[in-house]
Amino acid sequence: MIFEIVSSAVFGSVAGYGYLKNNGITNDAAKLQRIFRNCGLTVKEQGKEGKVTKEVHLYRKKKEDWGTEYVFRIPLGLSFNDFQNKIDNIRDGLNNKKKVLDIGLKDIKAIDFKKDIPKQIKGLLKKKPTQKEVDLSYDGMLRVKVYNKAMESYLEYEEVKRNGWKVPIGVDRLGRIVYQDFDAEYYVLVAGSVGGGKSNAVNLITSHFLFTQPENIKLALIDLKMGMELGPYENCKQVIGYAEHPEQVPAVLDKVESYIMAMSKRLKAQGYRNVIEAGIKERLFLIIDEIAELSPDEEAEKKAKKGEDPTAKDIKEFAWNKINHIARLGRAWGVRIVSATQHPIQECIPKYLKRNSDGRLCFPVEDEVASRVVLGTAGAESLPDISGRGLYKKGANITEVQTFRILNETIDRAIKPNLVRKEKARHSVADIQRAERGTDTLVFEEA
Ligand SMILES: Nc1ncnc2c1ncn2[C@@H]1O[C@H](COP(=O)(O)OP(=O)(O)OP(=O)(O)O)[C@@H](O)[C@H]1O
Repeated sequence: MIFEIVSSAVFGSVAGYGYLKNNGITNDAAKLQRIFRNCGLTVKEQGKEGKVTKEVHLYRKKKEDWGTEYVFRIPLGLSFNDFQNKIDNIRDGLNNKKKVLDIGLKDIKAIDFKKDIPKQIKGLLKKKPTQKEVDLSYDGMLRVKVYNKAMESYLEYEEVKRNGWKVPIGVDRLGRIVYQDFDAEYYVLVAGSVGGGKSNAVNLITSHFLFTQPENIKLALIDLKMGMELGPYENCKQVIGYAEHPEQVPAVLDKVESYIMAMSKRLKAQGYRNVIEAGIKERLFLIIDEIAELSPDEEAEKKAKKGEDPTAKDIKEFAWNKINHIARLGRAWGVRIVSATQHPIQECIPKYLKRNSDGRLCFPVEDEVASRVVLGTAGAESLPDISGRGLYKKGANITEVQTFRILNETIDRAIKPNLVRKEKARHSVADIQRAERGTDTLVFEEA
């Protein structure tokens, strides 16, 4: 009896699998080609016998531990962006069959003959489908990676040993650590809608270097979210300037500018063209959280609406120009910039800062336009709703990353040994959190 049930289950599954396969349902290569066709990713060309439709051509398919990579040649006239824009259609299309059945030979082999077999088969039929994840890249060929397993959705930052000016941002699909190397990509722009993980990323970078480069880092901090994120670092010995209101910003930027002038004068006199060539270990990090708060256009608009005095606009215009100036000149002389914004629109990011930010970390954004402003391509608008999940762009490569979560206790641990002027010491991040949760009262200092 048992044998009959098992054998009919096995043969039934194999026959079903064969049926699905014959119908092209389990064949992702054929499915991808069908999805591309149905999404209009074809071109019409004039042939000898009239117009012909050119489609993607499967060049290679390779099974890997993590899934399968399909390499396609794309027809002339289509771009990588045309495919990237259809990432949702591709992902949903590939997962289509999963909503029907998700039983593989592995599951059938795992049946335990000594236990209740009909129950096990019932369980298999009810098995929740795992969603396949997809990743596109282009290097002359379109590479579509279809992953068997979902990405990690939560990882904590752990103190790591000194590794130059590299900071571990997070982990990619294959579990590899993704680094931002500030001696290769000097500036990083962090963007995304509310709650995506920008402040966490800014804290991750700042705290990481307090752990690993306490003697070599200098900090110029501008936190226009009323000091909520960078305030706790204000009294660290590495801080050369701190601002949490627009009117305090010019003084901080002046200090950064003076640093550039002094460093360039000194090194040029010695015949060097940059700090790396001169073997200088020190780096000055200008960290700006909510750079859009300095946008003179925004301010001008708001003021005009309210009919207010334009002095604030003047300050912002001044700061905007200074940031552009620093972004143009600072790279060679040891300045590194981390800027974060919730408003990824052209007017909210200084032109030269954006142009020179060769690292871009983009958390979910509202629409494709915002994604294009940050990454130059669509994609960030369709990131899954997972805290800390973003797209990291370095040069032309874009990688999906699960950024490391840095806990408030870890931030406090980075700050504590570096605090000076203890009488003015700020509340720790953990204190602020406790007060927000209502378990403590907190009196904020007047800045
Ligand atoms: N890498 C991460 N892993 C897990 N959770 C995270 C991660 N980054 C952020 N979070 C969670 O998301 C919340 C919001 O993060 P964060 O404050 O960094 O977002 P934000 O983009 O700066 O938002 P806002 O623009 O409102 O300041 C955090 O309180 C935390 O709970």
